[in-house]
Amino acid sequence: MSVKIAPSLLAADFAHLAHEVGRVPNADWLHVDVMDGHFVPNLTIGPPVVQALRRVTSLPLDVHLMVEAPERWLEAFARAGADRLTIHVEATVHLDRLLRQIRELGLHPGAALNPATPVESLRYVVELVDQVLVMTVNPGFGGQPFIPGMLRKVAEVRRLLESQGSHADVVVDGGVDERTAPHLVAAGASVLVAGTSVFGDPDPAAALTRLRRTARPPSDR
Ligand SMILES: O=C(CO)[C@H](O)[C@H](O)COP(=O)(O)O
Repeated sequence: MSVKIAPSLLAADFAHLAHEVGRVPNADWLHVDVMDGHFVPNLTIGPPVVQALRRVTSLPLDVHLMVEAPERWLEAFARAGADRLTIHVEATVHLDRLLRQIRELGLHPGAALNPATPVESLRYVVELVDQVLVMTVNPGFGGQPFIPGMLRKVAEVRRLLESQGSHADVVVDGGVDERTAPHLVAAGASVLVAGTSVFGDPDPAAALTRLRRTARPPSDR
């Protein structure tokens, strides 16, 4: 299984987004963090920015909604050109319904878990998701230290998916770098979201290549 790398634009220069996108041509997906100032204590971007990104890249846009009442935004992000849409299990009491709606809109649905949220909350929606995002920091800000206990959770998510015959991706988000990536991949992660370790580097494409290499088995680096 080859691991995908999704640089997080949260760590990019917002004044030059098109330029920043051009600096990671070797990315598999572009990760877009949407924050509403309620679900998380930060405000970032909305559908108009996703629409603008859509014009400058053909890479899949992986939109991570860190918002309350995500049902208000599904159509808007679909219209803006998102390819993949992940909502938080803590943000809705109608997770099943919203994941189905995302699929009906023609997008890949994802469910995200905050660090304190148990994996068990996904048991009855496994067949509805193309990806499960495990937050490996508390959501809201880039540049935070990885929470080591989340390695066990990544493995638990992978086991849950396998137990139901699902090939959904396990996405990890927060504090992903060359040091943490090998452990995350060994635990079952198939997509690494990386902000600071990619865009914080003077050469983001080279940083991404290094990250991809560390994610391979030692014999294959
Ligand atoms: O979802 C996020 C924050 O809520 C970011 O995607 C995540 O923190 C990535 O940033 P970094 O790699 O700098 O930790």
